[in-house]
Amino acid sequence: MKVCIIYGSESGNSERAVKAIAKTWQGSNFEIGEIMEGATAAVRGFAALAEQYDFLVVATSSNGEGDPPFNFHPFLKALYAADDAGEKPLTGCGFAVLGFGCSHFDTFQNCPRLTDKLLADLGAIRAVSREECDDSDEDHTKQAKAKWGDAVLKVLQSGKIPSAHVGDWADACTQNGATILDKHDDMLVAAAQGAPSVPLLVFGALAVAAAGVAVSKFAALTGEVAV
Ligand SMILES: Cc1cc2nc3c(=O)[nH]c(=O)nc-3n(C[C@H](O)[C@H](O)[C@H](O)COP(=O)(O)O)c2cc1C
Repeated sequence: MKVCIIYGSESGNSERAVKAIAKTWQGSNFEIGEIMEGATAAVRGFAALAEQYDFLVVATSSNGEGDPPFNFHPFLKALYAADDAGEKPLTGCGFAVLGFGCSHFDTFQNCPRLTDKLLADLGAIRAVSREECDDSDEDHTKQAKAKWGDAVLKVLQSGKIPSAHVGDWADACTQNGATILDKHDDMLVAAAQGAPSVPLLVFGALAVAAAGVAVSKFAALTGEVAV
């Protein structure tokens, strides 16, 4: 079975964790193909992912008020768009979500929960129940990562994707109730805003150039040589 690892991570926590867990996965029935951020996976597209991979391992945190991390935003947006269109492009794929967050936030685990729900809505089979890692409970997080990593490895080693979902997204909620704050409109607003305007880009380029000149002048003054 071919596996793709997709992550969303604002400060590197989810990324580091899933990479460390995946490093421990050994077996002959599966092969880890690529590890990519959600933004890259969104550009690849669900159809291409499903053609190339049998299993999607997804680790993401929540940021802002239950928003996706910057490098996962396009992936969540694409999940919503496919769901809106009634598409099931991930039929035949298995998946497992590992969530990161902090239970001090009312929107605890919002992005992982949304991701877990939408992946199933798009036809993928939840092969392992989501685990919710909590910054404010180190012991629980350690156990959750180990439990989830072992469960995913078991499925990968079996070489088979279960024929039915292992539970529902709501079953795996550990804190703040089985709630999701719908981010549909936020995704659309961000999409409508689109890329930064041309004047902003020009201003950004000028600022970078000015900073470069200032640094080289300073280096000349101090006799520092760039390597
Ligand atoms: C500004 C900010 C907003 C956050 N918002 C949420 C949130 O809405 N829900 C949640 O569960 N955790 C929230 N968190 C906690 C992060 O998800 C948590 O620290 C996580 O481990 C970060 O993982 P990452 O580095 O992979 O993004 C927030 C953290 C910060 C700094």
